[in-house]
Amino acid sequence: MTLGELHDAARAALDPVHYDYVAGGAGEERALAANGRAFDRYALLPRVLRGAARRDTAVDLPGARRAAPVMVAPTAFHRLLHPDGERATARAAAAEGAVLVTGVAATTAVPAVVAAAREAAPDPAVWFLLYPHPRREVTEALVRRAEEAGCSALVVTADSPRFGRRTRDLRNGFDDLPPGCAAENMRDLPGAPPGALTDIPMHPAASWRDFAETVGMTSLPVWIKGVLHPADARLAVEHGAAGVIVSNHGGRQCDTAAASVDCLPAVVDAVAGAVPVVLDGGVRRGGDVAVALALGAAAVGVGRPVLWGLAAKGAAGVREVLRTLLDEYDHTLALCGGRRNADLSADMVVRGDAAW
Ligand SMILES: Cc1cc2nc3c(=O)[nH]c(=O)nc-3n(C[C@H](O)[C@H](O)[C@H](O)COP(=O)(O)O)c2cc1C
Ligand SMILES: CC(C)CC(=O)C(=O)O
Repeated sequence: MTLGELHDAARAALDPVHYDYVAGGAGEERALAANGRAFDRYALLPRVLRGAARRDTAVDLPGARRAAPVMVAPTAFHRLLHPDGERATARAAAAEGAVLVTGVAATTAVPAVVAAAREAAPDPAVWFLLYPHPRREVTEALVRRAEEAGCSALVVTADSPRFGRRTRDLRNGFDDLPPGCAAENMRDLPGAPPGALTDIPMHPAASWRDFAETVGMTSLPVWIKGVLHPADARLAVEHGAAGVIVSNHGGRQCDTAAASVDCLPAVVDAVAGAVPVVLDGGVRRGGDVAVALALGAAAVGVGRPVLWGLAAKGAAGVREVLRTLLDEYDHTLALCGGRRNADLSADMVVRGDAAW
C-alpha cells in the first residue's frame, strides 16, 4: 500500500474523533498545511555520473548507532489507534533500524516498549520524550524510568509551554482517553494521575535552566525538540543539548509557526556542526527525506504516517511506512549520484514556486 492508501485505511478503521486527534492541528491548521506545502516548493538538482551500486544510508546519532535516516517521531497514545499500541510501533521501528521515540504520553510503560523493540533487533534505539515538568522530582523519576528501561537518549519537548488549541478536538469534545488507555509512564508519580489528555502537565514557565537541569540529571544524551529559531538552536547547544530537533510539532502547537523545513537551513547554520540536527513535520516521501538531508539534517522524523500504518495494520503497517520511505530515499539518493547521505548538499536544492 502507498502511504496515501494506508492513510485511507486508517481513516476507515478509526473512530472519527480519534482520527481527528491524529490528523488535526492547532487553530486553522495553517502550520500543518505549511509543512506539506513547504516540501512541495523544494526540488533537487541531481548530480550525475558519480554514484555507486550500493549506498550506505545509516546515520550515527547521540543515542543511536548506524540508525536509519528516518525515525519515528514521538506521538502520544498508540493504543488509541491499535490494541498492540507502542509494542507494535517498537517492533516495527527496531526491525527497520529506526529510532523510536516513546515517552510520557505512551499508553504502554517504557520497559515493555524496550522489550518489544528487543524482540525485533538485538540493539534497538528507543529514546524517551518528556515535557518540562513544574516539579523537578517528577522529571527526575521519569528520567530514571527511561534509564532503567534501557533507553539510549532523552528528548525534551520545548515547544509546548501550553497544550495547543486543537480546533477539531475542541469541537469533538475530545479530552478523555477511553478506559484501559492511559499515559502509563505517569503512573504513581506525584500529582499526575493518568487518564485524560490534559494529564500530561505542561510547564508555562519552563526555562533554559530547567533544560540544563535535566541534562545534568543523566549521562544519557538529551535532545531538544521543537526549535525553529536559530538563536534557540545556539542556546540549546550552550545548555548541553546533544542534538536539536527542528519541529513545529506537526502544526499542533503554534498555528502561525513557520513550516519546519523552512527553518532548517538557519538552524543548521547556527549550530555549525556542534551537534546533529533532525527535522520533522510534513515528511511524506523519500524525496522529502533527501531534501531535508541536503539542507543539513542528519535524519528526519515522521509522525502521522507511522500512526496511519499502525491504525491500518499494526506493526506490519508501521514497517510498510518506514520501508516505503527508506526505499524511496535510497532510490532518490542513487538518482542524485549519492553513495552516502553526506553526498547530498544544499547546492542540490532549489526553492521557489517554480519547483513544481
Ligand atoms: C497524534 C500525535 C501525537 C503527538 N504527540 C507528541 C508528543 O507527545 N510529544 C511531542 O513532542 N510531539 C508529539 N507530536 C508531534 C510529533 O512528534 C511530530 O513533531 C509531528 O507529528 C511531525 O509531523 P508529521 O506528523 O507531519 O510527520 C505528536 C503528533 C501527533 C500527530
Ligand atoms: C497529549 C500530548 C502530550 C500529546 C501531544 O503533544 C500532541 O498531541 O501533539
